[in-house]
Amino acid sequence: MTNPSHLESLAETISAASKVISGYCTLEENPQPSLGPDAPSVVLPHTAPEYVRQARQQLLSAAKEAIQLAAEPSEYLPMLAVQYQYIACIKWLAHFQVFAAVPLTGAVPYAQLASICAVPERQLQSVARMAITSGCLCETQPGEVAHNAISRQFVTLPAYLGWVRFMTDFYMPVSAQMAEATEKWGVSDQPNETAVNLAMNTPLSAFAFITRSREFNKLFGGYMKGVAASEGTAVRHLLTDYDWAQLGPGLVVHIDGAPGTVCVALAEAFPRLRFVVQDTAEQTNQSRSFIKSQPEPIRSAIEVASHDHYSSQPIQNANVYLLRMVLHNHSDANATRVLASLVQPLRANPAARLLIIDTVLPEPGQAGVMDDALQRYRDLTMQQVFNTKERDLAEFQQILDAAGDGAGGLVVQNVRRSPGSALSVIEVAYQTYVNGNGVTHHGFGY
Ligand SMILES: C[S@@+](CC[C@H](N)C(=O)[O-])C[C@H]1O[C@@H](n2cnc3c(N)ncnc32)[C@H](O)[C@@H]1O
Repeated sequence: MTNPSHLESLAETISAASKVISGYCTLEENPQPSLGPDAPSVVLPHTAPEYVRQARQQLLSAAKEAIQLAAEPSEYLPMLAVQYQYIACIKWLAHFQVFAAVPLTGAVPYAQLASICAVPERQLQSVARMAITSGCLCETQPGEVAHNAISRQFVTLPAYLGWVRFMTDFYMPVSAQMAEATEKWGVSDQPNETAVNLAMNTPLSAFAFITRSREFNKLFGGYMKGVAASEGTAVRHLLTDYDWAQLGPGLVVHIDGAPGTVCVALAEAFPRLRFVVQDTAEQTNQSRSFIKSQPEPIRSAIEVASHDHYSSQPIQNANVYLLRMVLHNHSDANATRVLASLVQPLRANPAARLLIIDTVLPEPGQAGVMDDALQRYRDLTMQQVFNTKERDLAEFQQILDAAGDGAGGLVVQNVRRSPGSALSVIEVAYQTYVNGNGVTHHGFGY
């Protein structure tokens, strides 16, 4: 018997993973995945066993790769065109408030929907039918459009509409200037020599530009809320990606931790822990009000303090220092300065840990294509917007090495990422050099 082709192996993965997912849904009496009007809002709950969530990741990647293998090379560009049209359609539907006008249950004829939204009926039909091929909206019968779980979230989670606008009005024009930015500045780590400067015609860094623009500042707020609500960056992954319970009544310092949602989630799950949220003076004012609005005992478990992350760490006795989605905002030189500020407390207490929670880029070919693409789009976004990057494990180790103090260094102890999470938890400790030799780096497969 001949070995199965790669396409057949992918099909087998798809079949096996689908059986795991469907079997789990049947066993738990959850609805099967669907794009219809009664589709479940969650395909797999986060309480599903890891092997089931892993099967979902395998299915996503195998299905994407199988499509790539089955398509003709000459279909590559038309298939790319489909992708940008999807984004244009979602923008159009959001712009004319079509999502809000479709009833949350039941269907509405195109003619009626067009009249409510004051848009041409034929155009609405074209746009909606294109969006339906992306999985967003559905037709319960020809000519009658209804929400499904994907489109309904634009109504129930308005932050996603902010994300759509930020994607179309900021990220898309910025990414279109990537080649021109490289042409103009080549290798640069300056925050004001990016595609943002060309696309938005500004001399400011993206951060300063967004902060000073009323429109983009508002959109950015919605975008960040949407990101926090999305599966890949949901805070709940952090609850299971580290053994918090073993800290007992430990102290956790979340550096650059505004607004404080991460510490609130941890405090709810691990009531014995105590927290300090550190951020800039400006951000800590907002964080204080947010923490004050929490019920007891959460608010008494969390302190808020202003602290510049380049200065020496004032809290020397924490069990855990958290840096979540911070280092990717910084060049290697500045990320090293942030890490160096933590060497002293980590050295003083060898049991203390630094947890870096960020994207860890996989080695090429190590992750499934879907997962790989989702990680790499983040890397490109950081380059285009901030002249920074997401890092692979070797690049993390380089900045950790550079932050060492001569007597020892920061060493990766463990890397963990639960299925569906975009962020890995890199556990780091201080290790003293032995006989003047460098510290040993563990070889973590990823
Ligand atoms: C991407 S957010 C971090 C997200 C947060 N860690 C989380 O897990 O949701 C970056 C944060 O860094 C803060 N920040 C920027 N520069 C800083 C500095 N020099 N010192 C302390 N915080 C700073 C910002 O105010 C912002 O809250």
